[in-house]
Amino acid sequence: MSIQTLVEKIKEKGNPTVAGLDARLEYIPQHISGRNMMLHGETLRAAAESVVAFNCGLIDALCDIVPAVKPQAAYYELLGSYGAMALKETIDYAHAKGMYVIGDIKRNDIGATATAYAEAYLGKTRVGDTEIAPYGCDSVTVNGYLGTDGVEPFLKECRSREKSLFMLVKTSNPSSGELQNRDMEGKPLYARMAEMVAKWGEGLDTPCGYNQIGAVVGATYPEEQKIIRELLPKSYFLVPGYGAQGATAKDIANAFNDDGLGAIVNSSRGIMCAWKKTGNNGEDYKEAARAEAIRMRDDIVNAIK
Ligand SMILES: O=C(O)c1cc(=O)[nH]c(=O)n1[C@@H]1O[C@H](COP(=O)(O)O)[C@@H](O)[C@H]1O
Repeated sequence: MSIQTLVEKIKEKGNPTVAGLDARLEYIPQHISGRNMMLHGETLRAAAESVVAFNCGLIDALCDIVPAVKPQAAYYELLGSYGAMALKETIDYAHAKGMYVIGDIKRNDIGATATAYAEAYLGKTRVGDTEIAPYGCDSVTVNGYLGTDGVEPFLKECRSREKSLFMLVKTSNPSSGELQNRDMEGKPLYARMAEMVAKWGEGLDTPCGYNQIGAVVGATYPEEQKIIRELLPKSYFLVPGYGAQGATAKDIANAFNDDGLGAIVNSSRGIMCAWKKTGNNGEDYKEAARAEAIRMRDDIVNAIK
């Protein structure tokens, strides 16, 4: 689905946030993981089945109020081949519930290999005369560090299948400035990357006024958000770092345009692990996640008014 669809879902729900689905086993209530370990033993299969059950429960609790989910591939790779199945089942369930899926893969490589990544997560694999979507994400995060020929295969999927990208520009982590804020011919590297993101977005406009090539801009960096917002007026921003990484609603206002659009703020652990604050050993994890998603929505909406 195009960025146009994401914007429509954000408007429809009045909620510019995305729920991250980064389930480690310790984030999952005992009544789910224990049942699966009874069935399958202490195995990767038990862990993967627990992740799917947990994710589907979260999606059920959130799908009418949150426009999108963002599974981070690493947490599924932790589970080997069972993790790949868990990721696919999660994506399919989110789509069935009308949610936009941002595959957080942060991949890149030489063109031939980047083509495999793009086909795997956004496009389709050809088997004989049949084309099959291994994952079918609507959007993926991409690392543009290898330059245009490494990004081109992902752009191709955006052109042919109305998919979108979020390019890493200013990441939320404490060390991001070691390189991203280094001077590169008079501008910081993140600004140079933003210029490349603008170039990659040319010709990929959508009716909502934003193009298919977005940017990842950390909630933890309000000043850089302001600079990048001016450099990329037509790019949607994926803004991670709210909640568990310490950023608050006052930190994210600069990522948005005056019309309250232009950015979507992520929370993964904050929503997934909300149940750990209720003291009910997770029986109420869906209600806790929903309450946190509503609190976050109202927090963000109030901050960008
Ligand atoms: O691409 C991302 O989503 C991402 C970029 C970034 O700069 N910082 C960042 O935290 N993320 C991801 O956003 C999520 C943040 O998770 P929480 O800190 O638990 O909300 C994780 O899946 C990270 O991999």
